[in-house]
Amino acid sequence: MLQNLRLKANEYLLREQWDQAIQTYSQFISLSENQKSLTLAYSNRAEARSKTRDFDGSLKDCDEALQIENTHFKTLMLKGKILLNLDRYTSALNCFKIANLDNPSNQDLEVLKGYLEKCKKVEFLSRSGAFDFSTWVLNGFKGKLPELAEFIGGLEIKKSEISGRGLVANKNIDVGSLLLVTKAVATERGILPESKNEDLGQNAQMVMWKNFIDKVLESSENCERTRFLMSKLSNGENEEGLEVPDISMFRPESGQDCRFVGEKIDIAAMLSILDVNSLVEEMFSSKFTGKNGDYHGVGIWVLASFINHSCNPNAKRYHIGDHVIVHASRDIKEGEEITLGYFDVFSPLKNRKEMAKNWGFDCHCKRCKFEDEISAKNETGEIEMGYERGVDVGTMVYKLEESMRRWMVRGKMKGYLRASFWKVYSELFVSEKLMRKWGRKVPTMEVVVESIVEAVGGDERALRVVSEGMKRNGGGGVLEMEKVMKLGRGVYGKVMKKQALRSIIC
Ligand SMILES: C[S@@+](CC[C@H](N)C(=O)[O-])C[C@H]1O[C@@H](n2cnc3c(N)ncnc32)[C@H](O)[C@@H]1O
Repeated sequence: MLQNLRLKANEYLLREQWDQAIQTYSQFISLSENQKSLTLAYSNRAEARSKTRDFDGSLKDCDEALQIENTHFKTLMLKGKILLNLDRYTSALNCFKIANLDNPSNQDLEVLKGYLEKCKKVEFLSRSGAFDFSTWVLNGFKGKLPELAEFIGGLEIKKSEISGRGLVANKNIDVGSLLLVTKAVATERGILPESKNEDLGQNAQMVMWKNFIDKVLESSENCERTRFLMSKLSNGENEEGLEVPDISMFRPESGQDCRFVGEKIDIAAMLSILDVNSLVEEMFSSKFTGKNGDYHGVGIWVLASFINHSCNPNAKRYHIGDHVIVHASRDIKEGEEITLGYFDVFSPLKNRKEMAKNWGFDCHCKRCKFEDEISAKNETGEIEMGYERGVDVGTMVYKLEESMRRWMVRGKMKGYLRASFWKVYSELFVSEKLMRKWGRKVPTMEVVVESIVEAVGGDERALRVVSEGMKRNGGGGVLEMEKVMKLGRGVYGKVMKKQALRSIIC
């Protein structure tokens, strides 16, 4: 009977009928006492479980098999691959190293060598944050994606002055430095047609959202750690009362510390968490918009979900594959909270308030407070109205600069207001005709961009205006080039060599 069960289970495995294979191996395991056969049965059930994405169950089976035979090659390879997929690089490397002791055949040895190399690489990246996207960038964002691994820079989770908890720098961080790289719990991507038929567009969006929710639920059901970490996220209610978790639990190897066995998923709570924390993917560069303009991706990245919004953000994010990459978009001081722009911060206060409302909150950032105060005390209405009516941009910039002088607006605050009316500044700076008329009466483009970037961080649009201005002036000198490269690091991060950065900017 045991022989029959084993043959049947093996057949299911070969036919990729995973559920039947799991069931039949389970029967076999409950009856057999032969150690060698048990090793194989656990190992095979582990394989079937990994195919159904039940990684916790699969890892438990691997451990059962390894308890009987601690150098079992097939099991060690499977365990290593699962751990690698779960971003537990050091444990994965250990498995592959032990597998190497089992005298593998030549063919197996080749595969094993590949995994050993990959593990060493990602383990180093995860420790050092020394990512290098140069080849990918120089290839025009085509071909193999750059190697990525989870990484956490000099950060802590603390109570935020903005709302609930936030990520805070625990050292000075200079512009372009990587802050974190996190793999998604789940993502869903698709083409959302910008159809005239609104129902069609909304339908496609609903399908995408539903598929996304299913994927998140599946990932959470199959992995205790994911369930545990997801439960730490805000559902938008009573943020001030939320626990402040230690950042170490988000480190790749923290899987072993997770004690969450048996907890069931509360679907309503999960939906609120997704509502508050899901992000729409942003591509690396406008040159790399992901096939076409209708292409959209949504996902959830746990640690990145602790980053609050600010209209004067100091960080930027973009997505490559399933990873989100967050870097400093300007210099950050120790103790400063890391913030992202959830929406376009190059917009006037009124528009930003609407966008924050769509996100479900009233923005509590410094810039909004300042702009609220200044518009309460002064006549900003005329400027805003001019903006909406599309008054001559030269007149608008001149008026705003004159008003800031009268209102005694200084330092970063100037950058805040200039960023609010970026649209008119940029239109003025790119028009040779308008600049001939207004050039002497308004500050230079370099001064304006520098003040904006200092206040709200690097931005691709500002970078473009500066690099085009430089081209118009014959390419600029070494000093100008250095400034543009610094601006570029604020936009893309320190993830590529100079030559690659230059290829995107120029
Ligand atoms: C992705 S979570 C950010 C982390 C959150 N503070 C926490 O404790 O988990 C997004 C939520 O944080 C709050 N939030 C983020 N930025 C904010 C801001 N500038 N002003 C007010 N609330 C903000 C809002 O409740 C928003 O729905």
